[in-house]
Amino acid sequence: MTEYKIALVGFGGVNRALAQLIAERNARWQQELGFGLKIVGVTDLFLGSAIDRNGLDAATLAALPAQKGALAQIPQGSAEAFNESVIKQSGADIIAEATFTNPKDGEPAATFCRWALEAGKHVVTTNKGPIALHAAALKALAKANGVSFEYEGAVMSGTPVLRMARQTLAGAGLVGFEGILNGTSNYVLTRMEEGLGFADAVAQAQALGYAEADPSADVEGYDVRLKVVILANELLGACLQVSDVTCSGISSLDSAAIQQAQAAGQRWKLIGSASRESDGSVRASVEARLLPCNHPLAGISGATNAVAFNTELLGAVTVSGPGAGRVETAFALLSDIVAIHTAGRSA
Ligand SMILES: NC(=O)C1=CN([C@@H]2O[C@H](COP(=O)(O)OP(=O)(O)OC[C@H]3O[C@@H](n4cnc5c(N)ncnc54)[C@H](O)[C@@H]3O)[C@@H](O)[C@H]2O)C=CC1
Ligand SMILES: N[C@@H](CC=O)C(=O)O
Repeated sequence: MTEYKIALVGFGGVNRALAQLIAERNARWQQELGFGLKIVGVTDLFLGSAIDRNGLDAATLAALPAQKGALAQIPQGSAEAFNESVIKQSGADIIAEATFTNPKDGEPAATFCRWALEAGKHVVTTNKGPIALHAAALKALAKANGVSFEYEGAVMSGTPVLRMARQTLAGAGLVGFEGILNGTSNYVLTRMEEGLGFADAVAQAQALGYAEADPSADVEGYDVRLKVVILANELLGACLQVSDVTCSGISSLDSAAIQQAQAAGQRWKLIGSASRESDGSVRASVEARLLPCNHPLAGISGATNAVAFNTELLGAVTVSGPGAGRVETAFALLSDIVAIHTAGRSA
C-alpha cells in the first residue's frame, strides 16, 4: 500500500480540515484510492510547527486550539514556525501549501512552493497568489525537478474546474468564460437579498471560513481577478498579468440597490469573465452585473459558484458547485494528491 508523507504549510481552516479528513477517512482512502496519507510536518506562523518522520496524530492536530503557539502543546512541537525545516527536512513527499493568498506578489507562498519543488517534493496548493503571479516559473521548476505542482483548489474550491476543463474540453474550441468565482461575495449578496446588512453578511462569511484573511479581497473583486487570470492563462492560453484585468467589486452596492433589483426581477452578481477577441488577444474583467432572474448565473446563491465556458463545438458548458469552505477546499488538496498518485502509477 502506498503511503504519502505530507507536510502542511499554513494550518488555518483548509489544512486543519485536511488533517480532520485524514483522521476520519485515511483507512477508507486506502481502500478506495490505493494510498494513505501520513502527516510528518506542520507549520503555521501563528500556531508554531512540529515534525515527526514517524507521523503526527492527525486527530490531535485537528483538535488543537486556535491559540498562538498551540503546536508547542504536542511533544514534537514548537511555538516557532520553522517553515523551511518543515518543507525541506520533515521527510515529506508532498507539501500542502495553504497559507494566506497575497494578491500583490504571491509571497511568502511562492517561496514555500519554490523551496519544496527545488527539494524534489510535490506541491499541492489552494493559494491563488503563486498561481496567478508565478505559475509559469513554478511549473518549469516542477518539471525540472521531476515532481508535480497541482492547484485545483485555486479556482472554485473543491469543485472540479481546472483539471476538468483542461482534460475534457480540449479540442472543443474554448473562446471564453464568465462566472461567479467568489464564495464570500456571492454569500454576501444572497444574505443582503434576505435583508442582512453588508457588514453582518461579511462577518458571517468569515465565521464560515469562506473569506480571505483580508475580506476586502473578496468584496472588492481582487480575489476574482486572480481567478480570472488563472483560468484565462490555463485554459485560453493567455498571458494575462493581474493588472490586465479591469476590476471592481460589490462594496458600493447597498441594501437599497439590492432590493430595487429584486423588485425589478433582477439580481446583482459579481462576474469574472474573459474572452478571446478576433485579433487573438484575451480581454478580461471583474465587475458587479445586474442579471435578469432567468439568466443561468442568476440562480447561483450563497457560497456556491458557477462558471460557464463558451465553446465553439458545445456552446456553453456550465460547472457549478462550492466556491469556498474549509472541507470543500481540503477536498481540492485531496484531488490534487489523487492526480499525483495517478500520474505516478502511469509513469
Ligand atoms: N477557505 C476557503 O474557502 C478557500 C481558501 N483558499 C485559499 O487557501 C488558502 C488557505 O485558506 P484558509 O485556510 O481558509 O486561510 P486561513 O487564513 O484560515 O489560514 C491561513 C493560515 O496561514 C498561516 N500563515 C500566514 N502566513 C504564514 C507564513 N508566513 N508562514 C506560515 N503560516 C502562515 C496563518 O497563520 C493561517 O493559520 C488561502 O490562500 C486561501 O485564499 C482557496 C479556496 C477556498
Ligand atoms: N475567499 C475565497 C475563498 C476561495 O477562493 C472565496 O470566498 O471564494
